[in-house]
Amino acid sequence: MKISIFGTGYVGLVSGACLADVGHNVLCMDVDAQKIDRLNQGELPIWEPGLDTLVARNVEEGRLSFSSDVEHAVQHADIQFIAVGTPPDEDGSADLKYVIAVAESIARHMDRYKVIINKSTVPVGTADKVQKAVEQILENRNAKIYFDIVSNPEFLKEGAAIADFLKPDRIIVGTGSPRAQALMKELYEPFNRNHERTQFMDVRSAELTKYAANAMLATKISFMNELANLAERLGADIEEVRKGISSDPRIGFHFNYPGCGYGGSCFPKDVQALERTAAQIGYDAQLLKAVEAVNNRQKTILFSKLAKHFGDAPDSLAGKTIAVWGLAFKPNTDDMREAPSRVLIEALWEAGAKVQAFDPVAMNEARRIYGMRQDFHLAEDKYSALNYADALVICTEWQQFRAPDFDEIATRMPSKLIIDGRNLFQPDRLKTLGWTYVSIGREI
Ligand SMILES: NC(=O)c1ccc[n+]([C@@H]2O[C@H](COP(=O)([O-])OP(=O)(O)OC[C@H]3O[C@@H](n4cnc5c(N)ncnc54)[C@H](O)[C@@H]3O)[C@@H](O)[C@H]2O)c1
Ligand SMILES: O=c1ccn([C@@H]2O[C@H](COP(=O)(O)OP(=O)(O)O[C@H]3O[C@H](CO)[C@@H](O)[C@H](O)[C@H]3O)[C@@H](O)[C@H]2O)c(=O)[nH]1
Repeated sequence: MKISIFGTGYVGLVSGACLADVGHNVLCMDVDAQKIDRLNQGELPIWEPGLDTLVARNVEEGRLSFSSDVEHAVQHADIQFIAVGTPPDEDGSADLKYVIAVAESIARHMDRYKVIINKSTVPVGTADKVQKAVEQILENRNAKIYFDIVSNPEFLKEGAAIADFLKPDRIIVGTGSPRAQALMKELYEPFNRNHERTQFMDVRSAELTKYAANAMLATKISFMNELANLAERLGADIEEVRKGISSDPRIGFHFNYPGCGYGGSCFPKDVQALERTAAQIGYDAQLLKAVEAVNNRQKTILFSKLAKHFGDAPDSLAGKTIAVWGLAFKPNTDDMREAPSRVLIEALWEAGAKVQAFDPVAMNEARRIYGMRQDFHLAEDKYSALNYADALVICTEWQQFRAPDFDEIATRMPSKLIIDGRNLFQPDRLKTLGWTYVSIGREI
């Protein structure tokens, strides 16, 4: 099938490459001409495991192409995906201007039936807005062309995006049109060989399903972080508690890790947007507000623990050098959007401390965000980040941080102080080795 995808970011590029890989003919379009030029030269704008080879193979075999020409993208296919960003507006609700802009572009250039599929995360009611925007332009053009709007939210995770797309837990399709339903069934047929994963529903339920999933996952994390903060005040160990509750299959072992707060481009903005949707219809979404508030507080916890160690006076961290391991919001990505590391680093600078950081892949991203600064050094490797540091803070649980050489750390950082935002080590073992080890929810 021929497919056009508007927006060649995480979702657009991964979806495009995976849909091409099963045999569809995909054109990825983006208004960012530089991004398209880079892609046409074989360079990827994002770091995602396996994506480079997947893109290269499908480009070479002629199933995947890139363009910044809107008209060409509209003409290319009857199946038109919208996969542009929906960032928070000033009041936290999802800003739909990019989604509507794509819908209008499609309406301006379409000359035959189109199914317009919204893959961006959008509030309930967006499909109606897209429908109206397209109708308005067609009316102005005096064109009578039939089209369908479908909601098909995306559930991939960064760092595991290809596996998530190729083997999805479910494919949610919201439509009231039998014609669109038949096209969507055919489009996703290759992903349903093992068992049927597609769930058809009405458009509004599909739109809400995406927010419900992210809000539920964010709630689990904030709940565990709340419990962790309680555990450390009560002399309990949250890791024991986590395993204790997770063995109940109704609770489960997944996504129960306490830490230094959730980040990324999805949870923070989606919890906030759902809360705004509720407010707009006069409903006070108390649980969502609490999930967000707990997370915002959790993101400051590493700084608080560090400041507490150094005596809590306003200038206690001034002149100190702090090593930071992990800048990305989670492992296997270079994405630093809403990363807990940023809250820590910015607070350290505010307090007059210097930061020496290392991340296996997010160094360029950190350079892009913060530029060159006297108080920010990006180290060659994890051990060099420790030289002359007063403490090490771990923000991201990259594999290579899980079993470090503690002797090497101690040689470079005689203070022997680790603040661990991801509970990577056994507190008893580190204590025996003479370390001051502060982690989440299990102070001993
Ligand atoms: N990143 C994820 O892991 C993820 C997962 C599931 C859902 N989502 C949702 O998917 C949507 C896209 O997220 P993303 O992370 O891929 O965003 P992104 O910022 O990585 O990419 C968006 C792209 O859209 C392009 N764009 C903007 N206006 C355009 C237009 N008029 N025509 C064509 N291209 C245009 C931008 O230039 C950019 O390249 C968001 O709603 C997000 O919440 C993201
Ligand atoms: O037990 C856990 C699990 C995750 N996190 C944190 O939660 C954040 C988000 O992690 P994850 O969900 O793995 O990453 P995303 O790529 O943001 O993916 C989420 O957001 C996407 C965009 O909407 C959805 O498509 C995915 O299904 C959803 O998992 C990260 O900061 C993690 O460190 C924890 O603190 N504890």
